[in-house]
Amino acid sequence: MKLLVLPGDGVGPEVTAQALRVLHWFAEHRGLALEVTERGFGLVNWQRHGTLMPDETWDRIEAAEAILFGAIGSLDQQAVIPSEERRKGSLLRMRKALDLYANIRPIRLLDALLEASPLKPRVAKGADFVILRELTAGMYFGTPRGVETLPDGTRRGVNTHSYTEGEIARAIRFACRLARERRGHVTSVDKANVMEAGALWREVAGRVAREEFPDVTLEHMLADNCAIQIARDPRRFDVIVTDNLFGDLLSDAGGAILGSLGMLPSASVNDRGQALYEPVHGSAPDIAGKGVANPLGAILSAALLLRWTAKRPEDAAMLELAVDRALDGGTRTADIAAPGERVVSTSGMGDAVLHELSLLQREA
Ligand SMILES: NC(=O)C1=CN([C@@H]2O[C@H](COP(=O)(O)OP(=O)(O)OC[C@H]3O[C@@H](n4cnc5c(N)ncnc54)[C@H](O)[C@@H]3O)[C@@H](O)[C@H]2O)C=CC1
Ligand SMILES: CC(C)CC(=O)C(=O)O
Ligand SMILES: [Mg+2]
Repeated sequence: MKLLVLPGDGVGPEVTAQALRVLHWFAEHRGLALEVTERGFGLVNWQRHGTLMPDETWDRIEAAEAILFGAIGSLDQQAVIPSEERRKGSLLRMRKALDLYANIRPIRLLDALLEASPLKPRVAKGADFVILRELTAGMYFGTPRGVETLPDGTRRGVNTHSYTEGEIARAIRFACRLARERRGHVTSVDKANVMEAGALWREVAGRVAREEFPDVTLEHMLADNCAIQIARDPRRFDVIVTDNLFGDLLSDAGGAILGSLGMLPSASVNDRGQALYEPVHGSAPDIAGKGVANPLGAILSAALLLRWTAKRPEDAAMLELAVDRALDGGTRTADIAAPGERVVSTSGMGDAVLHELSLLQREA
């Protein structure tokens, strides 16, 4: 498997380093064919090349089968880099150009982390759902967009929320196929009560599910209510499918259930067999460079890579089990530690997962 690694900014390089160690372990011990190329992304490119996106890197991105991405974003960047340059080197450009429309964000609360969750155990125990976020349309991509100056000299910022029937239908199909492999239940989330694009989303979701997936149960839910239900009763969800903006917000809310955004992995895929794997969190400038970031979102993204791109479901399950066991054994980064628990560094968590992998390999 040819893997392009883009560690990016902030904690991105720290967490991707641990995910890479794990993938190299699978290459060494389980016969994973792995060919890694690493390139800069974000501020590092600006500093080294004077552009956020060298042509050579972009060519590699377009041709990649799988990308392991860290994170992008720094506050300095907003100030010093012209907006045209920022667009060239943005994560949104990559998602759009590769047509990575299906962003899969699994949220599973392990018993070992019940203490880290802000929810009561009787509410959160066993929560296990997936958010399928549409990733290439909606508010982040609609036109017109921009900031214009009005005749009175004040400015107006404009972003447009737009969805075609085709963009909605393919997201719903993806969610229904996912649900078939799980508990067969899809919650389609929109704001059909106030947005025309939301009403269309609801209509198309209903039609596609009814006509093409009669074995899947579909419910509709308004996005504001969904935010409440994720905190009130997360176990009621199996697959949530929603648009780009709501999916961004609701998946961070899902991260809160686990106590930290650092736990959440994601995969973004297109219909041409390309995929981008990244933790859900951003560059976390508040903790970057300290060696304290939780690498499990990145490591669990590597498990998704083993399952979907490498087509090695047994290795993916083995890695997920190694993570469960490391947590069961009490290994904690600061973000998920309860008072009194022993805290390890980013690489310490990587060590614990590798140790569990070695034990599992010996047991096999
Ligand atoms: N996919 C991406 O590359 C994303 C990039 N961003 C960018 O990241 C920058 C920072 O944004 P924020 O709103 O602060 O979001 P963030 O996700 O970077 O951080 C939110 C909170 O979660 C914590 N956190 C995040 N990852 C963690 C980890 N691995 N371990 C422990 N704690 C972790 C941070 O310390 C912070 O308190 C911005 O420039 C934003 O645009 C934000 C989200 C996603
Ligand atoms: C560029 C942003 C939309 C990234 C983000 O917040 C995310 O993907 O969750
Ligand atoms: Mg987000």
